[in-house]
Amino acid sequence: MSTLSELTSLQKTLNNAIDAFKAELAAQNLPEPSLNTSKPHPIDDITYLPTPAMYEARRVALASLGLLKSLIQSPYDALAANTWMTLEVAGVRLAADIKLASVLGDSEDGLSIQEIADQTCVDGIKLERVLRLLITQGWFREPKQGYFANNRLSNLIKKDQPGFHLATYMNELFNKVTVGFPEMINHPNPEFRKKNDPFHTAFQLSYKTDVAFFGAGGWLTQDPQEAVKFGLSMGAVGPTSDPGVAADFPWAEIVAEKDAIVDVGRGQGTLCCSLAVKYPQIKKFIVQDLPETKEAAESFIASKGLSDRVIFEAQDFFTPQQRKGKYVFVMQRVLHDWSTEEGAKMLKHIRDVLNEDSVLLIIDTVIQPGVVSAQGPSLTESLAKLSQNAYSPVPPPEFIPVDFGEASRIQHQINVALTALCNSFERTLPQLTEMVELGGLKIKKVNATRGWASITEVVPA
Ligand SMILES: C[S@@+](CC[C@H](N)C(=O)[O-])C[C@H]1O[C@@H](n2cnc3c(N)ncnc32)[C@H](O)[C@@H]1O
Repeated sequence: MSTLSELTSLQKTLNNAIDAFKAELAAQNLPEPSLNTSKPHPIDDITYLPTPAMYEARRVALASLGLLKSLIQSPYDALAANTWMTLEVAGVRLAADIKLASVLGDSEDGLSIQEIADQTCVDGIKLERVLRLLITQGWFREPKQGYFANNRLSNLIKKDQPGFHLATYMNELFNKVTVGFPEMINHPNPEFRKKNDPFHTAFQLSYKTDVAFFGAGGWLTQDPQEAVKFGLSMGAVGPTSDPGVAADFPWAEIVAEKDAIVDVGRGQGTLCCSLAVKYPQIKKFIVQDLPETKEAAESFIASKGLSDRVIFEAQDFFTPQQRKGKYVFVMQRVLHDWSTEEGAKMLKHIRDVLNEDSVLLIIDTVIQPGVVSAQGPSLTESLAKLSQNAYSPVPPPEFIPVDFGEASRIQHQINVALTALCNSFERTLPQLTEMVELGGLKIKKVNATRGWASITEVVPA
């Protein structure tokens, strides 16, 4: 049992984490980040991959900060802040809608609220209230009274950034879906509550529609403009995991002697393109998806100059797999869109072509529990054992939950978002095991990466 109080222990862990984070910045000759400048920091780039020690220090710092906030803040204040949190979400959407970050640009001194009002055509007095709320949550800054400027968060919602689409389209979609979410889970009809299909979700309740969000005849296929906006907003979430997935798995080793990587349900092909750039020795990537995605996938691949190595191929993953041979099959962010039964059907088609020369990799979040122990090694101790070359996560220090609390917030948010939108979900290890076994396969190894994704190696049972 720990001899330190919860508060003292978390404070100590936070200090260790911040010291380790600063040491990693210094080792990379990077300045400390600041919230009082309009300049982005090099670590804000979507392709930036922290060193293993920096990544772990950040996770532990976030987990400690989240818990310390809850320990120190009055619970009544926490409840009140939660109640009106939707206004912060709406405030970020408003800022993106009026292109405020682009209007503020790189100015260090900022623009007066009157200049902002003139350029955005909204009432300055009302907007000032919104901006001061957002500033409390780290968005924008007020360099002098009545003047507002960008900071490293607000830079992400400039019109030309992928984050713009997240703060507009996705923000609005989930703002609406959220309205029907409690009714979905606690529906007056007990039969509705038991449904696991994409037609009984918060999406239908909120949008007053009968169609599913994804899939043939669904919301996105009915309106191609919606599909484009959805894809653009995913561009600010999906690729955040690519650098870790590309770096933290022995791709070159596993692909040696194989004919190609076959990416099943690949979307645009961002992961294969990242892998192709990082591993020139891997000569062939096959990107499989529905035929209607061919044009978008091929133009994305061409824009990266990789058309000679990354090839699009039409394949419905609910039909027999056409590739039989020495392949590394990959399914990233695909199974989390489907029920366990549907996922198992897709897996069976891969199992039917797997042999001793091929392997399947499932790339998805593995949801961890929020259990806390009063015991655990100190971060400093764990970091000292960390390899600089191969990433492996540190165990939780005392009082830090198994899922690292605040640091896993986005994984849990997406888990609930998938539930609300299409009745699918991110899986825990037992849930992943159940689906894999139903598909006639078994898990060989789960590999963590620097990001939300785990790479699970799967072989025939
Ligand atoms: C959530 S996206 C994941 C895309 C990509 N794997 C990634 O990680 O970004 C799901 C993908 O599955 C594809 N898809 C949906 N139904 C499919 C089917 N029946 N056969 C093949 N692909 C399908 C969609 O077109 C989409 O590209």
